[in-house]
Amino acid sequence: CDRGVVTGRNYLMYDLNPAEGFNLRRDVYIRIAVFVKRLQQHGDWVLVLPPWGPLPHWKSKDIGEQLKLPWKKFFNVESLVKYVTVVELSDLLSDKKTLLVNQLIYLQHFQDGWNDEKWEEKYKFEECIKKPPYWETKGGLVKGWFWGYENIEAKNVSCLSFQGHYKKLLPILSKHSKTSGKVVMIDRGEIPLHDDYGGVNYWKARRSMRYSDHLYSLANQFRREFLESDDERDETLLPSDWRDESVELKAKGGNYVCGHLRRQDFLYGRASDVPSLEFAAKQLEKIALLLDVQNIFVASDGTNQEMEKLRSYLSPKFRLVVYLPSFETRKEILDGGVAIVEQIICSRARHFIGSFESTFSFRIQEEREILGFPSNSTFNRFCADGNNSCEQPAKWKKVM
Ligand SMILES: C[C@@H]1O[C@H](OP(=O)(O)OP(=O)(O)OC[C@H]2O[C@@H](n3cnc4c(=O)[nH]c(N)nc43)[C@H](O)[C@@H]2O)[C@@H](O)[C@H](O)[C@@H]1O
Repeated sequence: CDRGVVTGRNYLMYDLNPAEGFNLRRDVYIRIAVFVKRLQQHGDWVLVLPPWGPLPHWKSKDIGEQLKLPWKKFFNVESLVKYVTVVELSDLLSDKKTLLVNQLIYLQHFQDGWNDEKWEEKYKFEECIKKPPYWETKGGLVKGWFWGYENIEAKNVSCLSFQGHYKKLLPILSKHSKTSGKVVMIDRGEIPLHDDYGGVNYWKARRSMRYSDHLYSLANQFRREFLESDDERDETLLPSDWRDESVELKAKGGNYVCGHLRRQDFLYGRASDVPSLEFAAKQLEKIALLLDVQNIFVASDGTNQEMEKLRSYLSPKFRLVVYLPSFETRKEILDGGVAIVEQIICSRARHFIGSFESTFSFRIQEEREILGFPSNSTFNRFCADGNNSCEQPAKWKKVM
């Protein structure tokens, strides 16, 4: 692949608020990918993939530093390219030279916010409301965290108050199309909304986000070994190229149910929507009994002690299965890879129950939509204690 900035092309880099988790970042990728696809009608634009890490939820300390990770660690980059031209940041950085960002736009919400009745799309270059996380160099350029890379500098830094959809940025970006070799960076890329949420482009970009072959093979090996599950039996086979998927796909799923039990910060941030482990066990048992399956797979950011407690609440006729990779595997695939393996396993279960408003659960639900599961096996969530009929997640059906 090309290394360094290639003449004739323009590059769009982006970053997010550092506090955002992995699965919201995947959602922002879709927003940007759909936008760049649109931008390509105005010039030869390439989307630069921001390296992964460090992330607040990646807490393992025994497996080395989790930063500057390329997308190919987790995703199949060749598959992304079938939707929109992308390049890993590490490939854009030529060996010695400094990468110059020609325009750096730091997005911010309008200071006065908005009220529901008068929502309108608008943007305005204005004073920075909070000082952006950059500093000036002696040469009059600007540096920032920039994923830990020392050899990136920017000029023309400005704050843009923004409210609206990504396509609203089109006039600002497309004026660079007149020249080539330009690098533009948008920071706080989580602020603009999807241009085509739930539409055909949304789903194309989403479907292009296949995981790396290695993570699929680890998940498949685990399914075979512990859940008697594989894609042939479960009717969860996808064509190797996402563009060959059909709307008619029908999945049956493995002989297990999966629950995604979000713990940690959800225990206080979303206390009124998180079930106790005892009530979670009840909800899992109920569906396992109904479907006549013994295996209950649980994906969770909870502790091993919490999983043991969960196990103690299950009747002995059910078997709780969790993914506990070896140290070697964890060191290789890191916290991000472990989470993805669990997502793959859940996306192939006969039935799925997610955690309320967790983007980790949403990504599993999307995967199940792509595979063609019946909606009632996918769009479910755990209810908090004392509530047997809480409102269930919206059904975001795939559109092709
Ligand atoms: C309320 C918000 O919720 C958002 O979380 P939410 O959407 O669940 O989902 P994420 O944005 O992905 O952040 C949660 C992170 O926690 C880990 N995690 C969560 N569930 C599991 C699991 O089942 N297995 C494994 N292995 N890891 C898990 C994983 O690193 C994941 O990316 C947060 O990103 C925001 O910071 C904020 O806290």
